[in-house]
Amino acid sequence: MRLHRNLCFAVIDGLHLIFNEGDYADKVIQQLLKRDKRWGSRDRGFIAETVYEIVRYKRLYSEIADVKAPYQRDNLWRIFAVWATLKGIKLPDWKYFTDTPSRKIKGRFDELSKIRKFKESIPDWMDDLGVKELGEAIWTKEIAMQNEQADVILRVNTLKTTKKDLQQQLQSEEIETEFLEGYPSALKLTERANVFKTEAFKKGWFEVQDASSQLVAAYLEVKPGMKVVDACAGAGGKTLHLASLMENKGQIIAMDIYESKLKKLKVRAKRNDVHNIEMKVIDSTKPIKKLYDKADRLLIDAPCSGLGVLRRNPDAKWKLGPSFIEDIKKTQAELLSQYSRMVKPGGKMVYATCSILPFENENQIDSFLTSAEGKNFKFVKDKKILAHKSGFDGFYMALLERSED
Ligand SMILES: C[S@@+](CC[C@H](N)C(=O)[O-])C[C@H]1O[C@@H](n2cnc3c(N)ncnc32)[C@H](O)[C@@H]1O
Repeated sequence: MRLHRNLCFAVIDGLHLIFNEGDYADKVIQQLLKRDKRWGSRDRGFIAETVYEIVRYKRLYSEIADVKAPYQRDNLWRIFAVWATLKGIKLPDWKYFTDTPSRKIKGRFDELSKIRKFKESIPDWMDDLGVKELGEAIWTKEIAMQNEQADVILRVNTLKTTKKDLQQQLQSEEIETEFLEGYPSALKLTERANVFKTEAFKKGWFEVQDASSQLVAAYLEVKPGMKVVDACAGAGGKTLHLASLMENKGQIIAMDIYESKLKKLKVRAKRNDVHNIEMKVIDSTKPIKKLYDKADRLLIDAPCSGLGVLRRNPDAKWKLGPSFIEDIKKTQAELLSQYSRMVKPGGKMVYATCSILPFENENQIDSFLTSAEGKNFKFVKDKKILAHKSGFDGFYMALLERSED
């Protein structure tokens, strides 16, 4: 591979924004890719994949390059040189690469690769927490998997088309996909491609959604005509799936504390031809109280550490911290105790996270069921998905049923 100067500059600018300014990697990459209209798909792929890979291995590469935050531009180039050397890319004779110690880099890599927190490039606290929660053997496999590039999975919008027709339409746009056994609405891309440019996407025939995430809406056992509350709807990945499963019939109330996210859902719902969603911002306890005892079904897709989806958000490794984890634990418990009151007698709810840590998952459910608010609920079933076993995102979902009064 030959390195192109303007693409490498884009990578360095991106790393500066992510590492020094704390910007989100996905947003930074989106912006970088707009920089030069002449860039083709290979150029764009180089920028996105290189930035993501260096973010993923920030700790390992910084350690090898012997540089520390905040990163001066020269130091970002040193990290880049480590990345390129380990990839076996010949470094051009640019001033940034003079005196790059290639042999020393490889030696340091071999040494550090013996220590998990360097090899997988994670903060000490996260490594300690993973071992404590999951045990050494499982954590080692799971965190290694979280450094792999994730597949692109689509969820067919069954309100508009079928999986077979979507597959054919994408094929006519030169995108090959395959079915996934056990995931009735999923298509996996055999090779990465920009699916958002396709006609099929513009027509609302699919959404991009990981296979594990696609199991959540189905877990809620919704039926057409029901009143369903999606209490942490965000931009509505699962809301849209619920609408498909309900065949656009009944009522879905999509709630979130951020209006900006619900606005994105509105755009997506229009493209998907979904008509049964009402959006409500949670700006006080009022909208929740109004729904007490009213919902046939409730989804709490709770805010969480996101440790099951680090493959998609590698910068979360550096944004998360122990105090955030403590806070999120409290929020999850509060959401369970307050929002569960929206379920009507005989109704059901699903609590889900994209975390693999028991204290955000089964332990939350156990404490809820033994609390005053949870005593009316019985545990029906749960599902824990580990990325290294499934090949898809790490997830948790639990189905609970409120007893008839
Ligand atoms: C895991 S994300 C939801 C993802 C979304 N359900 C989807 O499928 O695309 C969690 C959401 O909870 C929202 N949230 C955080 N605190 C909340 C609260 N107290 N009440 C309701 N939603 C909250 C966040 O804004 C975020 O959108």
